This record gives sequence, C-alpha cells and structure tokens, in this order.
Amino acid sequence: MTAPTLPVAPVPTPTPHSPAGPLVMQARGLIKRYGHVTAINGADFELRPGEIMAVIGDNGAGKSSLIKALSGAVIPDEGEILLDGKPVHFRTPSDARREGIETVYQDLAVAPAMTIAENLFLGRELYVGGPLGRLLKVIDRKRMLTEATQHMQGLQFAIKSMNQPVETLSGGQRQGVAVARAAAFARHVVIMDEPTAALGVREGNMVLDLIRQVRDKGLPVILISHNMPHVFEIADRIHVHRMGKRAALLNPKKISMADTVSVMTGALAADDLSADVLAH
Ligand SMILES: Nc1ncnc2c1ncn2[C@@H]1O[C@H](COP(=O)(O)OP(=O)(O)OP(=O)(O)O)[C@@H](O)[C@H]1O
Repeated sequence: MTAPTLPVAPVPTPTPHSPAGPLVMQARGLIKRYGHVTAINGADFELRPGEIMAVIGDNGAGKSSLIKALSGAVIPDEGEILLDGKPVHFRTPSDARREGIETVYQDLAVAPAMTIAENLFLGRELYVGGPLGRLLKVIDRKRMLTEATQHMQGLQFAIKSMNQPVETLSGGQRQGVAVARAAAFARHVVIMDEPTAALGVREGNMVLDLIRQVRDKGLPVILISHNMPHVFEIADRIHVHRMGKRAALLNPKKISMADTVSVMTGALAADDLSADVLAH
C-alpha cells in the first residue's frame, strides 16, 4: 500500500453550488437519546456539492449532537445517514474519516511543538520509499515539506515557512493549519465546529477566506457557528436547528439576520416565512 499523501489537486471536481445538485450527504429522521434527554429528535440534514451549509441554533438545540452523528462521534439510535446516496453506518470518527469526512473541532487539534508541515501530516506521515525506508519507517521530511507548501499555496494561505513550529503562529493561523489539514485529507465533506469562535476580527476573516477556498476547490463545508455576521457572509444555505431537529432551511441572500434569529429562538415558525426566504 502506498503512503497517504496530501492531495494537492483536490479529489472532488469543483461543482458550483446548484439547487438541482445531487446530495453529498443526507440524514433522515435521526434520533439520539441520552436517558430522558432527546438530543436529536428526528433531524433531517442535507448537503450539496460545493456548498457551505451553516448550522445554527440556540444553546442546547442539538447542533453538536447532529454533527457528532454525521462525523461518527455519536451513533444515532434511529434514522439513516447517506453519503452520495448510499447508506453509511459510522461507529467511530475513524469510520467517517475513511469515508472522506474530516472534522475540525473547536479545541484546536494541532500539535504546538511540531512544524506546520508535520501538523499537516500528523498521523499520516510520509515515509522514504524503498524497502529500507519502509522497514525503518524513515520519515520523508523533504516530500512532506514540498507537499505541505504546495497545499498551502493552493489554498492561498500565506505562511513564511512550513518549518515553523505551530506554537509560533497566531490563533488564526493555527486554526488555518487545522482547516488546511482537514481540507487536505477530506474527499467528501469538511465539518467545522465554531472555527472562528476564539479569534479576533482580522484572524476570523482570514479563516473565513480559507473556508471559501476549501469550498471553491469543490469540498462542501458544514459550518457550525454562533457568529451570525460570519454565517451571513459565508453560507450558501442556513440549516436552523431547534429542539433537536431542523426547523428551517434558509437562504441568507433573502432573509434578514433578525428574522433568522427569530426562527432560531422559535419566535417565528418556518410556516410564517414567505417562500422566497426558504432555501431550496
Ligand atoms: N453525552 C450526553 N449525555 C447527556 N446529555 C447530552 C449529551 N450530549 C448532549 N446532551 C444533551 O442534549 C441536548 C443537546 O446538546 P448539544 O450539545 O447537541 O446542543 P448544542 O446545540 O450543540 O448546544 P451548544 O450550542 O450549547 O453547544 C442538551 O440538552 C444536552 O444537555
């Protein structure tokens, strides 16, 4: 078996977000109970190629539980998840990763003392070819550095040296490394849980740019965020989660931020909205 390598040219063909597009990922009627608490209560979800789908909802609405089910961290009690139209049954996050679903968690999964290049290949190191290299597991630093540089350039992520330890980077740059790593290995979907939460304005914008680059390379993105201006700036569609299920699918180009918050809090029901603000 050949060692995994950063897919410098992204695997999916860039597909513009199109209303008629097929679904990359879909969930139907998901349910997850913890004793008396029903964290996911018949949730539906869908994601098309090349789109950024924001998932928003009040605290405790069940966003994390939904995302955990989609990324294999939680096994739903009922319902089904489909990838490219085919049912999948994730038992662990590794199962989801094997299917090309990468998740960037809020608590940065980067190794501070390691370089950017090493972080990009963390757990998927490249080894020097040939029987001896493979036998002794000699890490191919040169190839990792070249491929990491190409990948970062492909995402237009400006970093002076890939040999810098991640601890020398700013918070936004670190988050950028985590996003770039997910984008490098995802073949289907990148899931991001509050990627801009801990960042200042400039750094947050930098990460938003990077997320757009990931989308524009053809990878659909699921973005959980409480930051409404960020959601409105970047999302193609908004999934509003409320009381464990999807309350509405909204078009950020048509609906106001105030009405979106009202749907989120339950002050407005999806049925009260005019059809043109709903996403299709
Ligand atoms: N492992 C668990 N055990 C028991 N209850 C849980 C567990 N995980 C989630 N819950 C409950 O399920 C409900 C939904 O939680 P979840 O974390 O999915 O919501 P959320 O929308 O992501 O919230 P937040 O925005 O605050 O992170 C909450 O009532 C929560 O307490």
